[in-house]
Parts: sequence; structure tokens; C-alpha cells
Amino acid sequence: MVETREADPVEDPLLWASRSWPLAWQRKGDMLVGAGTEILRLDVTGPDRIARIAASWREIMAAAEVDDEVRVPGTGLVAFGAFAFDDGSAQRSTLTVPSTILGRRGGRHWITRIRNARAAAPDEAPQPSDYGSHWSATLGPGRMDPAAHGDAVREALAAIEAGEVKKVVIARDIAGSVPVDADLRRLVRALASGYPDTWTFAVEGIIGASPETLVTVRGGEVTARVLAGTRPRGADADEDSAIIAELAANPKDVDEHEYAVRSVVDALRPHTSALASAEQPFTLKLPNLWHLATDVEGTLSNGSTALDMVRALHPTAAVAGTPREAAMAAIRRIEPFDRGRYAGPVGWIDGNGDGEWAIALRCAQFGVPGETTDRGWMIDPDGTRPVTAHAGGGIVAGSVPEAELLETRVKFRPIVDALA
Ligand SMILES: C=C(O[C@H]1C=CC=C(C(=O)O)[C@@H]1O)C(=O)O
Repeated sequence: MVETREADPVEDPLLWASRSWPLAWQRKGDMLVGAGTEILRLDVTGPDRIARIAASWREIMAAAEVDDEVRVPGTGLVAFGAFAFDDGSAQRSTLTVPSTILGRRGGRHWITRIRNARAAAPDEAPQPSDYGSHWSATLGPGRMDPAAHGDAVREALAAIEAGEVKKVVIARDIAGSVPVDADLRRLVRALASGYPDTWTFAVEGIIGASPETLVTVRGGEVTARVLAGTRPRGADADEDSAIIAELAANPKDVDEHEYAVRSVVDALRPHTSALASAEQPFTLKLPNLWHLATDVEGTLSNGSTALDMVRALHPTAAVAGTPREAAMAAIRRIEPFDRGRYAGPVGWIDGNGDGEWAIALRCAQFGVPGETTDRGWMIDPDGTRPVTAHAGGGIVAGSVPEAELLETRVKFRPIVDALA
């Protein structure tokens, strides 16, 4: 049973989210915040994880009784999801439905209450709680330190030279801990205010600000923002102008970008009747870097939901490489860790199949009390909670290991600064 009602404006809906396990999606003032208890949860691993979740969601959509006064994307029944990058990941791919969602879009505010039809009474309405005290993280090298990253990039270049792949995305990790009682909503708030052009997310302990959508589905239209090709920001406007002119004309970056756009267009084509993208990428300005970016738009021709599109698109060449299967094999061989949900799909879907999904980039994964991470850590008796972050870059013929290392440093900056 799902009921959405127009609500009085709330200044900071994040105050309703859990401190240790926030559920939120935010961009430029529009937001969805999950609160209360968990009504439904799907946890899946393995190669058909997204297909199984997409099929289950169709059944749930069909069975739900919805009374929605507001009727905009994100009202009515909504689930949040965060999925593992790799078919072989030990990390769970999860879709979760909370009992309460506070929403805001285009100046409209609403509250959605969801309960299981078998439950005798709805949950008690959740209450806001003030932000907890300031905290910071201690972060250091993870499994791939800067020297190992250089070796990994050289190995990727050898795979390109050998004709195994044209492009492969290589990531490195940093790891550390935060106080066990850290209010993680502070991180969500800091990222959303520092990086307003990104999609800020907090789902299943992975929190970040991604500049790249995987896919948005709204009323039969599908859009995606594809990024690949990166430079650090300049010190002033003149330096920035020189950087973007060089980036837009650099054949290595233009190739790397084209692979990424082509992988998205090829994946969308079977599901769309009209598909359009600009011939030339534009340069997307973020506080820490420049990206080459292309927006792709189409009309869905086969009634696909946002999750069907996530399944069709993941993993794109922006996070895996080209050709896809060979790039995935190279990543498994070269990277010494399980990426978990880094570079996987993260987002939400509603009861009409509309939704917004980003690629989980510029983010950190926090551990769960009692859960072992891939570093073998648990919540320690000394009162800390593990956190791991990843950042990577596309390697193509001509990539330079030192420049790639610098690029990962700049990509870590949003999360490292916000955790400092
Ligand atoms: C893999 C990452 O970025 C991707 C997205 C945008 C630009 C990228 C690049 O220029 O290499 C990467 O493909 C990351 O941030 O960890």
C-alpha cells in the first residue's frame, strides 16, 4: 500500500535519513530521501543479478496499490538500488524500499508512506534528528598503491599493444576508517553542496557525487550523460581555456570518449525508436576537473523500465573499456581487488518504471557493523568503521602512467576533501 501526499516544504529532508546508513538521491535541489524501516529488500549476486532484480521489480510494480496525489517521477512506489560492478563480485546488488520517502522536485514537496499490505498498521512516522558532531576519516593506500598503479597502467598498455583491448579502465583504491558513530549524512550534505552539477547518492553505504548518469527514464524518454576524457582544472580562466582547447582536440581523449559514447548508443539502440547524440562532445566543468561529455537521448520503443536499461547498459566503456568482455577480463587480471559497487549502477526506480541511475564514481563505500570487507576488516572493537574509495581512468594507446596517476588523485579529491 503506497500513499503519496503533497507536503509542506522541508528545509533539509536529509535530517530524516539514518545517520549511519543514509538513503538519499540528490541533484540541484531535487531530492529523494528514504527514512523509517525497510519494507522490501532484494539482495542478488552473480551474472544475472540486474535481470533478476528488473524482473522482480516488474512483479512488485504490478502488485502495488498506489494512491498518488502528486504524480511526478519519484512519487508513489520508489526503490533505491546499488549494484556490484562485476558479475563475479562478492558484493551484493541490492534494491531496497523504505517505509517513508521525502521528496522534492521543481519546488514541489511530498511524502510517500509505504507499507506491506499484510502489516496490521503503518509504521510510526519517522522523526528528524540533528546532525551528529563533526568527524573525519584517516585514509591511506589500499591494495594498489601509486607504484602498483604505474605497473597496472603499463600492463594495460601492453594489453592494448597486443591487440587484446582498445581501451581498458584501471582503478586504484584508498582505504581507512571513520568513527563508528560518524553521521554519514554530513558527507552527503557536503558533496551535494560542493558538487551541485553531479548526482549525489547514498545507498547501501556507498556515498558519492557522480558526474555521469548511466541512464534516466522518464515517461517513455531515455537519456544518458556519457563522460570520458579528463583534465584537472586550471589555476585561472586563461589556463582553463587552454586546457579545454587541448582536451577537445587531443586524439587520445577524443578516441577514449568515442568508445564510451558508442558503447551507450549500441546498448540503447535495440530499445529505442529515435536515438540522437551530438556529433562533438562538450566540455563539462566540475570544481576539480574537466570532462569531455555527450548527452544521448531516445524514445523507448519496447516498454522497458529504467532497470531494463541499466541491465542493457552496464558496464559501459567509461568504466570497463572496449571491447567490453576483453576489457572486463583485463580488469580482473590487472586489478588486485573486487571493485564492489564502485563503477556499478546506483539510483532509484519508481512504480511506473521511471528512474535515474548514475555510475557510482567519486564515492566511498562504508562498512556495515559485523560485516567483513574485502580487506578483511570489521567494525573494530576500537570503535572505527572501514571505508574504501576507488578512482580510475580509461587507458588507451598513448596513455602516460604518471598522468593517469595524477588523474586518479584529482578524481579522489571530492571524497578525500569531504572526508578530511
Ligand atoms: C573511472 C572513473 O571515471 C570515468 C568517468 C569519466 C571520465 C573517465 C576518464 O576520463 O577516464 C573515466 O572513464 C572514475 O572516476 O573513477
